[in-house]
Amino acid sequence: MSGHTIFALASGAGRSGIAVIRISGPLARQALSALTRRELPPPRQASLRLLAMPESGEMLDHALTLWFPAPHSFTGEDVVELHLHGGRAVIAGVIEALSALPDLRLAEPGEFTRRAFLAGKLDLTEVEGLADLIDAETTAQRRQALRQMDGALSGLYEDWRTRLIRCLAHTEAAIDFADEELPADMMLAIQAEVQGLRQEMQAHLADGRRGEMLREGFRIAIIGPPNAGKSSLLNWLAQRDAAIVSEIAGTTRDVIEAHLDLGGYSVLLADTAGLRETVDGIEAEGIRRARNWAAAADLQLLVLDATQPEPVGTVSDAPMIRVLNKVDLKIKGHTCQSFPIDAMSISVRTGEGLDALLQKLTGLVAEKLDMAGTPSLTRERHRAAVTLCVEALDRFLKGRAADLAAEDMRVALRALGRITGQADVEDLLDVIFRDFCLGK
Ligand SMILES: Nc1nc2c(ncn2[C@@H]2O[C@H](COP(=O)(O)OP(=O)(O)OP(=O)(O)O)[C@@H](O)[C@H]2O)c(=O)[nH]1
Ligand SMILES: [K+]
Ligand SMILES: [Mg+2]
Repeated sequence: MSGHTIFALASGAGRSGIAVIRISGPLARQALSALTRRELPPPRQASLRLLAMPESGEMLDHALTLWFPAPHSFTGEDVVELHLHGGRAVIAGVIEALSALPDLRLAEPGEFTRRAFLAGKLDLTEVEGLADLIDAETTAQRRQALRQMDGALSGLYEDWRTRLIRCLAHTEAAIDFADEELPADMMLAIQAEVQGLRQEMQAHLADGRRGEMLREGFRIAIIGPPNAGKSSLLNWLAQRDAAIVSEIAGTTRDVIEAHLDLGGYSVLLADTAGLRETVDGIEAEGIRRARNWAAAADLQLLVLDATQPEPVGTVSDAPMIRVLNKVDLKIKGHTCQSFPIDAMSISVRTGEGLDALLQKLTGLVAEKLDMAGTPSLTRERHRAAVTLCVEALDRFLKGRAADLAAEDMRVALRALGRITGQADVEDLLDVIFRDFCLGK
């Protein structure tokens, strides 16, 4: 299929207990024989073999070898896995031995997965799920990636595609056999089916970017007046000294980002410059950056100083949690009218209220990113394609002439097909012939 036999280190770089080298392609079996100077091990059974340089016989390692004959392998081709002792010289020696074999070459990035896709082992959303799984840093990211890799999104899009193909087949029939008798209520039935599909797609799109936020990280902006303790709070949440804290108002200028794992969800937290009127050009630039970051955030964490009532204008419509910091300094019984009543009282200095705040943040993120129910789209690419599809269905539903309507449907199908990476002509023909026995 792809001609060349490729190989690469499949495990991480550097020394490790075990390293795995994967070989895929028509010459994989010869490569294994050349390195072991023995017959092939039984398929899919771990077999201990001495590996040596094919030319010189120089010993390389005692390795566990695995042999996956096509098509029952990750790529669909003949695949060999060599589980080596993960020393640098061992890995280098085996790579050198493989490079010396004729018609074998190092794989390009992603080439094994690309071959798996071309062999139909994975569709595009499953490929993306696999990439996300490798990148997953939190429990929720891992769950979502596994779900997508196992075909949850493919299943959803494939179901829509099958239903659309059926609608298109019926619409095509209306064109092809315009002079023959078609069931009178057929177009009405198609319209109803398309209407239903459109609603499902709309619901899929209106998920509050759940899947994307989960994958990319939920963005929380810490904002507030100067010296309220924003940087102190970031450092506490990030559990490290990420931002400079000082008693001088206007300390923070650049946006300082920190990654958090809140209840298994990935969060990107940002500390920002205190918001105030200023003539200092650098501070003003910091405030501009603070507003920009906060405007794109999924949640704003407004920090106010309990001893210094200072109202701050809103930055965006994103939900907001308000906290009153430095309650350790507040005079007992003294309340201030200008403070929001729903604010949580905290003191980064004494630790008061911080656990409650953390719980509240975790709960809010979990609520926004909850994965129950139908699978969420996880990429802008999916969102753009489903949107295109819905727009085409909207045109279809305007009740245009049958040939225009069929074209709308084809545009909708192509948009969906692009998500999973499928061509749709063959199965379209199949359905036309299966669903219609009009005697032709
Ligand atoms: N008493 C008391 N002091 C605090 C508390 N939190 C922070 N501080 C102090 O308040 C001062 C300002 O803290 P920062 O964290 O730098 O405040 P900021 O909001 O980041 O300030 P800018 O970056 O300048 O806008 C520092 O001296 C902190 O030590 C608190 O809970 N209680
Ligand atoms: K400060
Ligand atoms: Mg600061």
